[in-house]
Amino acid sequence: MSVSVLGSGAFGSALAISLAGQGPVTLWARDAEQARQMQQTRENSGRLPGVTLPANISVTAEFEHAMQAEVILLAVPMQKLRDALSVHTERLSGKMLVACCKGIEMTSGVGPIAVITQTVPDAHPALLTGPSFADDIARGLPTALTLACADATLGEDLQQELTTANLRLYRTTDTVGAELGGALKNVMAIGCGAAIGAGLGDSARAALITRGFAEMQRFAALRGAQPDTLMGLSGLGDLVLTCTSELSRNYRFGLSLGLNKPFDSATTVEGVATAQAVSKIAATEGLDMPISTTVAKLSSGAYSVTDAIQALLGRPLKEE
Ligand SMILES: NC(=O)C1=CN([C@@H]2O[C@H](COP(=O)(O)OP(=O)(O)OC[C@H]3O[C@@H](n4cnc5c(N)ncnc54)[C@H](OP(=O)(O)O)[C@@H]3O)[C@@H](O)[C@H]2O)C=CC1
Ligand SMILES: O=C(CO)COP(=O)(O)O
Repeated sequence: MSVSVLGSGAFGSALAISLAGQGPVTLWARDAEQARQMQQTRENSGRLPGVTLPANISVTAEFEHAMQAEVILLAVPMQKLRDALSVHTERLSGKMLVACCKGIEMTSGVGPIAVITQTVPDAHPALLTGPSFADDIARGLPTALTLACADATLGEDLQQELTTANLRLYRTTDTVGAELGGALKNVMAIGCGAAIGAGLGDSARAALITRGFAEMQRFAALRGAQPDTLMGLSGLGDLVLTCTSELSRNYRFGLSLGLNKPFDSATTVEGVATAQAVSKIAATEGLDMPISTTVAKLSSGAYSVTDAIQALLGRPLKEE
């Protein structure tokens, strides 16, 4: 199957590089000048500096060119996915659309699969998620990801097609669990970064990861996910990676909150909007999500780090 990647940011470029080992890939950028520069210099200097784009990646801003492929990877931020798809609904119709974003849409409370289904009703949606930094993938380091597709047969085909020399894909039909693992771990990573930034120590981080994981499982169960999915790469795997590495933008954003230092607002930090979405859903559903709610308040400026610590430690004692 031929593959195009929509979105030429860090992750889209990294996936294109890995997939280029299997055959030609089209990488679509919405900005014509950026596409021209990448095509000419063979580098994404803004988001993936120092990594060469293989010769069989064609970078283009012409949407029609990208639509020649059968499989389209959607590597745009979660909060931009609906807009990105809406302008091309007709052209995307009938395609295999693989969401590569992690998050819950703030305005609707749904994940990427529902956004695809609502904007391109006759597309075949799937999700690629799991622990992976763009930089690692682009440099050819080994990575294991989850390919989630409700259609088991299509999921197997996509697993075969998108596995590369350094990307080992596992598959699941539980798209709900897979997308929630990837979305919620970003919220916990902000909390962990804030804890480390504020000097609360590694024990506090371990508590946040563990109790954060309990929240992730609770939320996923409410939405009908299979418990096992959260134990896999898309849940626990990505939670561990993102809460412990300064390569994570969510973690670094949290660090900046803890250190009370500014953070570049142009950086994609998916956990901020997702924390707002989760905290709203939790309130509506009466679900106990204290870490997510605290991260939502901390990242919006409603809470200081001291407020956040008090909010979490001052809760009534309970069974684990
Ligand atoms: N980076 C990573 O290590 C990983 C990222 N992901 C996920 O991948 C998704 C994308 O992240 P990442 O690539 O890192 O983000 P970046 O900020 O590096 O890139 C985002 C890309 O999306 C494009 N874009 C934004 N809005 C639109 C739109 N409306 N239409 C078309 N294109 C648009 C941007 O274009 P422009 O430059 O013109 O603004 C840019 O090319 C996120 O959900 C993230 O969680 C998943 C795993 C790893
Ligand atoms: O999703 C990721 C790792 O799996 C990337 O994390 P960040 O978006 O926090 O950089």
